[in-house]
Amino acid sequence: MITVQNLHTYRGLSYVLQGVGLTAEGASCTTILGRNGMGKTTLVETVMGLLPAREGSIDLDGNELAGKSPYQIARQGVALVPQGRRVFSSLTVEENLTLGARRGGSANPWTLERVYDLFPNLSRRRRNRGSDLSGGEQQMLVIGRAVMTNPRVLVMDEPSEGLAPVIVDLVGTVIDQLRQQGLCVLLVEQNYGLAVDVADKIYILSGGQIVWDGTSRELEQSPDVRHEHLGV
Ligand SMILES: Nc1ncnc2c1ncn2[C@@H]1O[C@H](COP(=O)(O)OP(=O)(O)OP(=O)(O)O)[C@@H](O)[C@H]1O
Repeated sequence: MITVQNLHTYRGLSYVLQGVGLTAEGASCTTILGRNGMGKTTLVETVMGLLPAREGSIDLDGNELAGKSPYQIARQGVALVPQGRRVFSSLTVEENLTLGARRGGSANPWTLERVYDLFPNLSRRRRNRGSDLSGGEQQMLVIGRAVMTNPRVLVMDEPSEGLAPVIVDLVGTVIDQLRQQGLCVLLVEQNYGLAVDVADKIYILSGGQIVWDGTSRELEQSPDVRHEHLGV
C-alpha cells in the first residue's frame, strides 16, 4: 500500500536518512524501531511532506507523495499522530475531534460515535478542554483526531513517549483495533515492548539506514540484533 524507496533526507547540513526503504500494507501494523537520534522523526516528517526528500520515492497506491505538500499528502489519506501529544488545549475534546474531520473514501467512515466507542473516556469528557485531560487521554484524543480524517495510512510518531506502562498497553490495544478495522498503521517507536506486541513487520532504523527487518517473533529470537541496534 505504501512503499518507500531509497529515501535520502537532510536536516540542514546533517545527512540523516541515507537510502531508507520499506513497505507497509493495509490492515497491518508496520513498526520502525530505533534508538534516539537514529532518524525516526526525520522519516516521519519526510513521509508527511514536512521535510523535503533529496532523493527517493514514497508511493501510496500508485501515487507519488515525495515532493508534495503536507496538505496534499493529508488529502491523499495519510494522517499523523505527532510526537508530543499536540492537542488544541483551549478547545474541547469534541472540537478537537471535529476540527479536521473528513469523510474520505471509506465505506465505513470514522465518526464521532465510532471514536467515542473506541475511547469511552473521551466520550465522558467530550465537553472538557484539551488541557484538562491526562497525558493518556490526550494521546487518545490525538489518535481520535487523526482517524476522524478517515485516513488510509496512520503514521504514529512515538505514541508511547512519556506514558505510564498501563497507558502504553492501552495504546497497543488501540493500534490492534485500528488494524483490525482495516487501517494501515506505520508506527515509529523506541519502545521495544510495544513494538513487538503490535507489529506485523518490524524495521530497525540505525544511523539513517534500515539495518534489519523481520517479524516480531524473529526479532524476539535475535538477541544479537536487539543488543547491537536497540541496546535491549
Ligand atoms: N534541526 C536539526 N539540524 C541538524 N540536525 C538535526 C536537527 N534535528 C535533528 N538533527 C539530527 O538528526 C538526527 C536524527 O534526528 P531524529 O529526530 O530524526 O531522530 P529520532 O530517531 O526521531 O530521535 P528521537 O527519538 O530523539 O526523536 C539526529 O542525529 C539529530 O542530532
